Amino acid sequence: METVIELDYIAHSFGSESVIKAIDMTVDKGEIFGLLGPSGAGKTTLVKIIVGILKPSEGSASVLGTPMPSLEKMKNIGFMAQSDALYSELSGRENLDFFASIYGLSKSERKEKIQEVLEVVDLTSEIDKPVEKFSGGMKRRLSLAASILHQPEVLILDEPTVGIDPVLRQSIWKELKILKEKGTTIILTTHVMDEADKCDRLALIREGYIIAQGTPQSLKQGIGANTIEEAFLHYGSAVQ
Ligand SMILES: Nc1ncnc2c1ncn2[C@@H]1O[C@H](COP(=O)(O)OP(=O)(O)OP(=O)(O)O)[C@@H](O)[C@H]1O
Repeated sequence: METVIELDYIAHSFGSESVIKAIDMTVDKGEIFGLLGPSGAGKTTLVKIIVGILKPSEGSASVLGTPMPSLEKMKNIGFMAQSDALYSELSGRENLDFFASIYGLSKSERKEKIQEVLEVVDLTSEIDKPVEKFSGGMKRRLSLAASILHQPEVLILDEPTVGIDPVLRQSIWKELKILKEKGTTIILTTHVMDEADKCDRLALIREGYIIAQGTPQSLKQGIGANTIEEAFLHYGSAVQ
């Protein structure tokens, strides 16, 4: 199995607040890897370190064999941040065209790729409206579309389905599985327990630590839990 993401004893502090503590994990090619944890556990900080936006105080992160941060490797990574980085006065299509041009897609490639990603996120009919008129869920869908425009080898999604209705959530999961089959490696953060069950592997994160990691099945089976929520509570109480 080819390792695509490697975190080697990462720690990070903001001033005197230590928010990531000795995180050691790897993600293999084509895996959907979930970071599950309550608000403030450190998930966003961790994904920012993986993407290369934040340099860890200790330890090292590498993506596709290159130590991060690396401007070169950022081209192979798609990142959907928690707050949507969109231009509100531009239309949805203009936003995508802008991001596609940054990724270096030619005019004809842009047109084709934009149509393809819009179908994935089901935004085709509203795409020419200015983004300021979009609902929260529509903005999330547009951000997701922007993050996959350049067919990245690694896709990192921070709370991708927040504000998205269950039907669309299902279709987004279907697309993530298709991307996975094509070899894309995906890391996503979530609070949603039933979403965690859909990941190939999970790291349960609390107060900056990985309290347990493994397949959803093994995390549950190991302690006789029926749900990931039960497993989370169990592993969480073990470290108290
Ligand atoms: N730029 C920053 N400066 C100072 N503290 C920060 C900064 N960013 C995050 N923190 C703190 O780090 C801790 C972890 O935050 P982080 O956003 O990584 O958690 P999270 O698990 O992603 O939470 P959520 O699910 O609510 O997004 C929190 O206590 C937060 O207040």
